[in-house]
Amino acid sequence: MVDFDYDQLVKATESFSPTKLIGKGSHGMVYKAILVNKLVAIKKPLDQYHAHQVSLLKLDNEICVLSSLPENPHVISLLGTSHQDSNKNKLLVMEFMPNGSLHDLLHVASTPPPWPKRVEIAIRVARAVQFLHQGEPMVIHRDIKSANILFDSDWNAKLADFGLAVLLRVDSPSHPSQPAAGTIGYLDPCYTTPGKLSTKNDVFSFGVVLLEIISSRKVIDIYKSPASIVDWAIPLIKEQRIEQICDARLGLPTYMSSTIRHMLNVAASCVSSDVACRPTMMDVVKEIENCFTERVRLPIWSNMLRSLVPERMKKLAKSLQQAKCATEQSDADVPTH
Ligand SMILES: Nc1ncnc2c1ncn2[C@@H]1O[C@H](COP(=O)(O)OP(=O)(O)OP(=O)(O)O)[C@@H](O)[C@H]1O
Repeated sequence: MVDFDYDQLVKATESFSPTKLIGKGSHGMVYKAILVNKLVAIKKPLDQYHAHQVSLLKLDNEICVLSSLPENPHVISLLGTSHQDSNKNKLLVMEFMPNGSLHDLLHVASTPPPWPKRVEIAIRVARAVQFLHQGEPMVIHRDIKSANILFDSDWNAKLADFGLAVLLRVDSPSHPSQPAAGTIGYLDPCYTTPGKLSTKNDVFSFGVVLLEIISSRKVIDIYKSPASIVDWAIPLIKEQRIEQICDARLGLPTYMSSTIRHMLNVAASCVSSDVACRPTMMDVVKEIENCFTERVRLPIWSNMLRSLVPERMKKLAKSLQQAKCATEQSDADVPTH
């Protein structure tokens, strides 16, 4: 991780010019810049006095968590900071993600992402969360949501925004005391006090993202009843009314129906109101990976072969059978010595 000179970063963003601004969150402004011939994103805390203190804490926390993590292909890379020792002028430099967020892909883009891409995104995000939960120190992200899943230049999804994340060290005697936090719609309703913090809070949020990926429905839609995606989807999943949950712009092709059914069952277990019944992220990764490889790739080939060349397949099978009989016959005709 590089300790950049603050003035170098100011210059690279043209003094935080609005033309370089690529995103604004509740606690930070993100700017595009070129550093050492590479496109990067630079996060700056908000300037307003009251917001500044909280923004600085979040940025500090994000730097602390990201710098404690080894590189992972599914997690945004921290490239450096400026002036680690002083709160003044603190900035975070990270890899630039040019293709926006999953939130925009699902709710803003005019072309809906195809089913295999959605499954791939779900697998990548699940792997990212599994990586956080299995590390030492362990990380609980606490803000898993579609707006925090960003796409790199090859459209690979990566988990970003570690401002709320909590580091848990095995040898640490005290339990974190931060108040419960997250984003409404994704926040685990069982996470009400600091003592209820657990990896299962992230599992719940991941389940909400999974429902969002499959339905493209907003997680809270006040114009619909029920407004919450969880309250809307769970009864439909229980009744196995899968088509009604799927993004209507894509429908439910036969080759995906088993995979999507399986993913919805995984989502339902992730958002279970009984925390103990929720799977671990390791289980989630396994479940989604298995249903994708077994139920998508293989049937695609066998279905295609069956539907495209049924007659030829029958003829081929018949001629193979005839050839086998002929061989057996000629083998029988050959005298044995
Ligand atoms: N590395 C990046 N590359 C490109 N755009 C980014 C990058 N990081 C963040 N952004 C964009 O900048 C915006 C604000 O970033 P971010 O969500 O991290 O800020 P925040 O204030 O911490 O967020 P929140 O409102 O969730 O607390 C986001 O909408 C995101 O799309």
